[in-house]
Amino acid sequence: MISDGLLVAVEGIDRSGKTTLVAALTAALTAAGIDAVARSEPSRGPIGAFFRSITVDTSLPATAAALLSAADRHEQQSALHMQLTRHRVVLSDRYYLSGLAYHLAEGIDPAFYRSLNEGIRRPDLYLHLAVAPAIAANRGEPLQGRWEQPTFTATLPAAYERCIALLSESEAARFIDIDAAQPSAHVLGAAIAAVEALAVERNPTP
Ligand SMILES: Nc1ncnc2c1ncn2[C@@H]1O[C@H](COP(=O)(O)OP(=O)(O)O)[C@@H](O)[C@H]1O
Ligand SMILES: Cc1cn([C@H]2C[C@H](O)[C@@H](COP(=O)(O)OP(=O)(O)O)O2)c(=O)[nH]c1=O
Repeated sequence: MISDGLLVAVEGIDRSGKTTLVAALTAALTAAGIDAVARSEPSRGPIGAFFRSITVDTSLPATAAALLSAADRHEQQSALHMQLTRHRVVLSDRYYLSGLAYHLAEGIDPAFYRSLNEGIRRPDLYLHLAVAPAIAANRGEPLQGRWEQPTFTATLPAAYERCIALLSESEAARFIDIDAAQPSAHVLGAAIAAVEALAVERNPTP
């Protein structure tokens, strides 16, 4: 009997393919008989909507941005817990790792950001879509906004690596790096394998 679903965080830089993967993975897991549902951050709630509205504002102090993103995550915890109660797998298009990495890249101390995130549900699995910023930038329209300037995005891969190392030491979650420069079908295949392995492990057939 499963009382709590599995939380899978899909993380990576802008245009690494997170939204594409979350949609395809939700459909593929559902087709395989695994009840899956999607969510995203920044959320569509009041704080998430406000946070999204300031993503063009480069004058907002880094500390204020970090506080807002953590507040959005806290505000959404009850909705997330409800999804985890009702579904076997919840797929989050960005979660705590993205916050840690983006705000670290803006100079926020990871220990400070971690303290802001005390009490949030930790993911069971992180899928990190790793792709060079130069490849991601060529997908679609030119990037705009606070977190999409080339000088900033160039620093993100190292920030993600550092945050993955930090969280791997302190959290029980599993981290899977997926080469997101590969075609979408390859990315999806790797993600399905990782989630199915976790689902089987947590709920072995008697
Ligand atoms: N593996 C991939 N290879 C090439 N293009 C991709 C891949 N995954 C997604 N895309 C395309 O890149 C763009 C950004 O994808 P998206 O899923 O919105 O990224 P994100 O949610 O990480 O910002 C979209 O046009 C999408 O079709
Ligand atoms: C979740 C999160 C996102 N971000 C940033 C990364 C993105 O550049 C930006 C918007 O997220 P994004 O995934 O691009 O959302 P959408 O496509 O719906 O606009 O928010 C943070 O800075 N901190 C966070 O904690």
